[in-house]
Amino acid sequence: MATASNLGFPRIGANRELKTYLENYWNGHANDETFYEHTSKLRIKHWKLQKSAGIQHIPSYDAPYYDHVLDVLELFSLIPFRFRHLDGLTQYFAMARGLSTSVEQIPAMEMTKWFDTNYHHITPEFEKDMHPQLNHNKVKERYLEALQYDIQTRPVIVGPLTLFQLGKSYESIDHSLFLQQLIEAYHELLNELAAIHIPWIQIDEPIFPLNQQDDFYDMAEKTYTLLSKNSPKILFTTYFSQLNKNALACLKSLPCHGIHLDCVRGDYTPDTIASLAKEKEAISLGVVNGRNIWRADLKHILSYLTICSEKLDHEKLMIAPSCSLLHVPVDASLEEKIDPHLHTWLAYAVEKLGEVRILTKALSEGSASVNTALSENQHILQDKRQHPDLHKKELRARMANIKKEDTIRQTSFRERRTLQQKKLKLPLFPCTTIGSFPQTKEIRRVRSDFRKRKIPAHEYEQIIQKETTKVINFQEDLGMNVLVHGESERNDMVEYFGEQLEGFFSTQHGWVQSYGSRCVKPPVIFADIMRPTPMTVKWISYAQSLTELPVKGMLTGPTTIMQWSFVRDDIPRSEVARQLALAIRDEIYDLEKAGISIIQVDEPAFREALPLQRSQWNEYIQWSTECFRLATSGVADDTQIHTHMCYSEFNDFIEAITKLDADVISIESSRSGMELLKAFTTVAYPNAIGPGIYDIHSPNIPDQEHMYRLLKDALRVLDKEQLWVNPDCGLKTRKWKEVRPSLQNMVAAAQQLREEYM
Ligand code: MET
Ligand SMILES: [Zn+2]
Repeated sequence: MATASNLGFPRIGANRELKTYLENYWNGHANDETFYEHTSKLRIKHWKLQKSAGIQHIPSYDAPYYDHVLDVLELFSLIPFRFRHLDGLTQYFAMARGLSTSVEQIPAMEMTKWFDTNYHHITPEFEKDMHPQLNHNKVKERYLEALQYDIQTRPVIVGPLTLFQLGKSYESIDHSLFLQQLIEAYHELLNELAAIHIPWIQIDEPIFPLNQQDDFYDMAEKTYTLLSKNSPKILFTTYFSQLNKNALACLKSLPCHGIHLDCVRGDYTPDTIASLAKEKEAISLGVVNGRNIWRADLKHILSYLTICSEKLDHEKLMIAPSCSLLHVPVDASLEEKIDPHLHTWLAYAVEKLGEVRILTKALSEGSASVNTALSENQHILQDKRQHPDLHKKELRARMANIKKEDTIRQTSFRERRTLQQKKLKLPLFPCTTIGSFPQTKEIRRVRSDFRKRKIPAHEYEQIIQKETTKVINFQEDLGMNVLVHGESERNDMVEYFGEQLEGFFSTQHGWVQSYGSRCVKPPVIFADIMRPTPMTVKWISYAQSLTELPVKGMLTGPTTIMQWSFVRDDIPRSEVARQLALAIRDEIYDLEKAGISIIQVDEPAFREALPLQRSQWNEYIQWSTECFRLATSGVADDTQIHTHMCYSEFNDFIEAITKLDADVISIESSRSGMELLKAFTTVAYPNAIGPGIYDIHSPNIPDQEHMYRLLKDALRVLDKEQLWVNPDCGLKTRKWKEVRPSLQNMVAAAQQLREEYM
């Protein structure tokens, strides 16, 4: 018999219950007791649901209040000094979100993206006087909680190798001693779990495939030799990447009872699987994609699993999603507004577990036992393959016809600069912003009322025009040089375009946790992408009609739209990005025709979309930069193309950014104290650049002197003709009362500099 297993369930709840519980607690509408009671109910509901779906290895300790890395930090007493005087939930949430009371202000811990997902984990901070040791054993508590309901679970915990590598230390610590203590703390945990006869534990080590040095493998070997003594059986779990030969060899001899492989991202022959399984009690095959929302091809997977099972004792087989289901929404059956046809294509967490169950049953009892399910699945996939919108002839012909010269601007940056300057007549150190202005409650309400058809279109347009006028006048009064319209018509920079392009649909329940209580609902790209009508021209032209100064046309770039959507799985991502690039190219053409001379194509996710494995970097950089240029190279020489990037560190990425050949880039850098500039001491960035000098993630108002200093720092590595003056990112999350003085100071800093350099 094979075993149906799961690696992690979406903790947020189908109706974002966790979000409600958290926010009620934070707002003081619920006390500790109520919070514990509600979150416990949610966990139990999810365990029961998995049990009734036929899952035999059900995860526990996979539902943190805020983040699973934070839970492990708490578990092993890895509490940074600034939080140590606190306790309980106050301490836990202070670490996640900072603490601000009348007596103290404690900054939150940093957040980092969990590998290449859009989930953010708390970055561990290691300090000199930290001694990893087992704190209150919550893993045991959760296990026993589930057991009360007669549900046998498999606790899951981030492993020591991964935890250690994700950590940062701001002071010098004895790394090997620290690691030693950390491993001993894990060992103590495992001993306690063994003492109450927990059969299996899942230890997640997603870092494992990414480390390819011999000494890392030695360390893994030593670590797991200790951990496996007097422990529940360990399922060593890797995901998100293909394991190479050396990694596989290491796993083969690693002292653990089972291995989980991501068979969606990794390609393993049945012989490889069989040989890996030889010394193990279990081999868990992650065959159902835990990163997308599409139904799996069950027949195809089953034929792979059947060959595998013939080569090994099939009692050893566990069938699972490729990774935790944290990265997909909960239940597709709740969707009521999706075209019934497209609806059948969807598999969220609940449906994915259904697929795991069917595959397991087929292996254990023969495929005849699941005949109906298999043929239904085949039917759906066939229908999906034949959908007419998947392949739009006109678009495909256009794609086949893309020429190299379509992806290169006609003249060099130097020549373009002269022509653009002649047209735009910008002063030295031009001041601009990134696009959005504060989105007040009223603006959000107007948009939502318009969506719900509570107000008619002409009224809605009037209100947006009024807001745009306010934003334009405001910038003129301040003395900004290149204006923006403020983006008040946009709820989100990707959704806005997704709603207007063919080939997309949006969901009602497709929520995925981004961090803590924050969730996102990515649009879905299911078919070929076309732009039926201009998407932004009306608003931008209106803004431009109000002023003599140039107003930027604001668009989101192909890589970012793709990265922040759920993407169809029948063609390569690079093709999807190319289709988006053509749609944006057409939009740019229309903006240009309407007299807009500066167009900004935002690519905040450009760095984030970089594959985990270095070996795939070049290919990615090649197509993603080409898509950007395909979108932006159709313009006249004197049309100025801007781009914007944020949310990542770009220091080792300047070469790729150079390939975009944007005339101007604005880029986040003030948070890191302009660390970005270090990169320019080795790589000379040729085009114009505005390193952000106003940290818009903070409510603080930067003063003129501070920003002037940052600009002076920038001038040490940049020419004066290259330097633009702008904030780090859009201002939509800020308040007018913060934005007004901050931008005033910013303009004053630029003016101070001009006087000095003219
Ligand atoms: C996350 S990047 C945001 C760019 C967008 N133009 C804005 O200003 O909001
Ligand atoms: Zn940004």
